[in-house]
Amino acid sequence: MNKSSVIIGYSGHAYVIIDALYSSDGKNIFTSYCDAEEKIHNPYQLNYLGEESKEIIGKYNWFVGIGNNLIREKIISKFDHQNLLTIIHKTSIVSDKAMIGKGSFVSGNSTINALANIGLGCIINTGTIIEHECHIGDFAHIAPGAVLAGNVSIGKRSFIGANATVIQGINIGNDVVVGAGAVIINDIPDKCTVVGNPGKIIKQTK
Ligand SMILES: CC(=O)SCCNC(=O)CCNC(=O)[C@H](O)C(C)(C)COP(=O)(O)OP(=O)(O)OC[C@H]1O[C@@H](n2cnc3c(N)ncnc32)[C@H](O)[C@@H]1OP(=O)(O)O
Repeated sequence: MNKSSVIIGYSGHAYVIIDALYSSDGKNIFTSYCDAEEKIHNPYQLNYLGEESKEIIGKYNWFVGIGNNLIREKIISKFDHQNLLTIIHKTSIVSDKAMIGKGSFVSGNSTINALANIGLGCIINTGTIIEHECHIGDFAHIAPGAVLAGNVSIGKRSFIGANATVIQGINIGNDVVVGAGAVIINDIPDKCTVVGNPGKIIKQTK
């Protein structure tokens, strides 16, 4: 890696990403951060560069460390992706036949099995299981401990809550929120919130 790296957003989710690379390489590849304001709390001793801009993105390898799917999408979509990193924690198991999109983060102890396809700017959080041939849409977030069985499809910007389970072959639409611990046994249309076991839709926005 010949350029130094900047992380955009510098709070809880970014700490996990920075930490992932500390544990892989024994050193921190991020030297700087961008955020709306300089942070008083600076646990990784990074330099503050101001808000993200085309000029900064041109000079650094970059990664967006923001958990909110809409904000992450907005920032990643604004810039050229040539120097956008993909970060995979060394304790995760990723099939050689899986595809991981640029700007995506695979956290520790996750498994991504054969022919799974992870889109642009996704979060595959700690200890998740993404089974064979799953398709994860751009800017989706699979929260810690969630399990997606084989051939599940998750739409863009959807959020699958901690410890949720989606059974094989299910299609989940765009902008869906699946509650923590839910068990999804039916397809879910766009823009729904679904909770419980078996998962029931409690909200749908237009
Ligand atoms: C590293 C990290 O931290 S990643 C983040 C991981 N975080 C998570 O996984 C959290 C996921 N979020 C949830 O589960 C939330 O409760 C949500 C998004 C599903 C619902 O949030 P809201 O839209 O604010 O709904 P609200 O809290 O008003 O609850 C609505 C109803 O659903 C119920 N409900 C909410 N969440 C759940 C859930 N996970 N399981 C079962 N029932 C639930 C509530 O009890 C309430 O029921 P009632 O109407 O009978 O009183």
